[in-house]
Amino acid sequence: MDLFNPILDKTKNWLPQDGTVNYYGQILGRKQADFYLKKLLEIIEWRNDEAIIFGKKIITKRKVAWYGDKPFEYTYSNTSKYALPWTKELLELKQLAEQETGETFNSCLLNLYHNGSEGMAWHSDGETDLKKEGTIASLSFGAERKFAFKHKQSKGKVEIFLQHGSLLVMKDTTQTHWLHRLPPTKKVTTPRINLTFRTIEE
Ligand SMILES: O=C(O)CCC(=O)C(=O)O
Ligand SMILES: [Fe+2]
Repeated sequence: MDLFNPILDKTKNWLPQDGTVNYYGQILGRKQADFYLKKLLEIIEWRNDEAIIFGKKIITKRKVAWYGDKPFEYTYSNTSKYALPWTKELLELKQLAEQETGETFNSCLLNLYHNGSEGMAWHSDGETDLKKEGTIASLSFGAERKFAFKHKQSKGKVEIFLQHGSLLVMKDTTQTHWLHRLPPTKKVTTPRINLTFRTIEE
């Protein structure tokens, strides 16, 4: 557990306006978090993501995977994917995210950043098949990385360091008014895995 931050307030809203972001800190113990990092690296069907950026097809260095209750088709960065069936470990982590947040999720997008040279550009998770203003629960494993929010109008910024085995929750109007990104960094030389549990509207 996070011995250096024993009184982290899970109800604190990290955004000053127009949305809600809660950081729960390390909800998994070190050994459990190590177990999931290793396991997910092994069992997940990691693929290089394809995206159409300014009309040009690119292959990202970061790897991705998409799992869910059903083979949902999910359009992300202009590419379509079909969700794979849950694995045992993903179901355990989904249950954990559901217990912590009091919400339910039917799908999960996973990202594997091999080192600090890989990140994710400014975006919001407002795809049309995602439940509007639905909660997104984000679990992180491996290297601690900075996660940043930028308000779409005011350009105001908020930064949070996401620790190994931690949970971050984005909810209500966050995706409407804020962008987020994972900035690249030279300081990180080890992998990080991120799982975002989401709700697809049927
Ligand atoms: O890696 C992260 O922490 C965030 C990933 C993300 O924003 C996304 O998959 O939409
Ligand atoms: Fe995102």
